[in-house]
Amino acid sequence: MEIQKSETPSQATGRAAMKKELPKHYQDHRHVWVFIELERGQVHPVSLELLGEGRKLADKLGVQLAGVVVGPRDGVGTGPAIADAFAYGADLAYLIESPLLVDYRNEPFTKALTDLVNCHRPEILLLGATTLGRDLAGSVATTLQTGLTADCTELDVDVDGSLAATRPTFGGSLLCTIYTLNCRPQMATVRPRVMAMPQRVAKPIGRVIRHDLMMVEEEIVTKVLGFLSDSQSEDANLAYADVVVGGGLGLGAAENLQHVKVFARTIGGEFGCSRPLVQKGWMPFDRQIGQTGKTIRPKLYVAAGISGAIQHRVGVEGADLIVAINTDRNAPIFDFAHVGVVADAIRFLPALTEALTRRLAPRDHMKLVN
Ligand SMILES: Cc1cc2nc3c(=O)[nH]c(=O)nc-3n(C[C@H](O)[C@H](O)[C@H](O)COP(=O)(O)OP(=O)(O)OC[C@H]3O[C@@H](n4cnc5c(N)ncnc54)[C@H](O)[C@@H]3O)c2cc1C
Repeated sequence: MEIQKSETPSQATGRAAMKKELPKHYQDHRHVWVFIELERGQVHPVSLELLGEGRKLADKLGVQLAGVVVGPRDGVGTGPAIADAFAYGADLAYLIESPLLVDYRNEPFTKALTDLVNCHRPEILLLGATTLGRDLAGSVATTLQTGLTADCTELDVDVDGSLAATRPTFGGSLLCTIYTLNCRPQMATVRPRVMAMPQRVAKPIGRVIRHDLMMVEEEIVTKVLGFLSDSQSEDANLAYADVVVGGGLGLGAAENLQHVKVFARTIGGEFGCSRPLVQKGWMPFDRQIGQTGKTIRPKLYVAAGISGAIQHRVGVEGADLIVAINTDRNAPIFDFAHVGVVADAIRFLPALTEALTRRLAPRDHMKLVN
């Protein structure tokens, strides 16, 4: 695997420009694959986002896009997953169904995916950088002894058809483009919401290729004893929220976060924060927005007391409308916010909440974002 400083993939210089010829036994690898992740029977939206990116790569390479669906034999979720794969641009789907694949376990999922790769030889394999995807991608890459670029923010193909996988490095202060030069498939993971959701295809059609899982339960060390849902927890669905209000260090004290939470509730949104608030223990990690937290793409993001450091910016710049409230008119957040309010957020947020509460019935909050 070779690393170079970020530049346009077609202008590769340095080590990437000196690529060796791909070993002969990898030269017949073709097509782009996306692993379709099922989360308790539901397709994870990141898989659909990846189908959009996979479609672009496949079109540039002039090859086919395939969705890979792995799940239990009784078909819970696998049928809709295949339908979604075609609806979001796949030309074909590979399907492995087995009772051993009811719950996610590393060994049978790795076996399923590596067997498919060894049989059908894709050149690119994309997975979501979810908890499941990170676990699976790492073990598939090491089993196949190929390169994996994690948490990519951009995917492209360069002039000779290699995958140019770009991701932040050195704490987000630099972007680097990583090539997998001498192995196949070229693997990459992408976090939810980093890529845009593609449009559905008008008349989806495709071919399904079935395989068996060549494994028996006795070969699997991991046993699932039960499943404890975290639905009782305060888990935020920040990544897919339409409206998000973020609080930063400018709020000054943990109790002032109440202004962020109440304002978010008033406008029908979720709340999140910058990293220092998590480090101080003012908010849980699942509320952190940014490079090492969640990437969000809401219709409206309100940032209160957040300076707009690059590590925060990369997690929010996909928002349609960014409103920043900051006392410092030179704060970096005003460089990319669409609306800037130079004000004390501790006083401004409660005043705005009160004004909106007076003017809006609760059910009318969508007027703000439509
Ligand atoms: C490897 C690495 C990963 C990181 N990952 C993340 C990440 O995922 N997410 C993240 O957010 N950060 C991340 N960071 C940290 C990041 O670099 C910044 O330090 C952080 O985003 C700053 O948080 P902040 O804006 O809340 O605080 P500050 O930078 O301290 O900014 C506070 C802002 O509040 C303003 N302010 C002060 N008082 C008020 C007031 N009363 N009303 C309104 N405004 C006020 C100030 O003018 C200032 O602009 C990461 C850093 C590293 C090195």
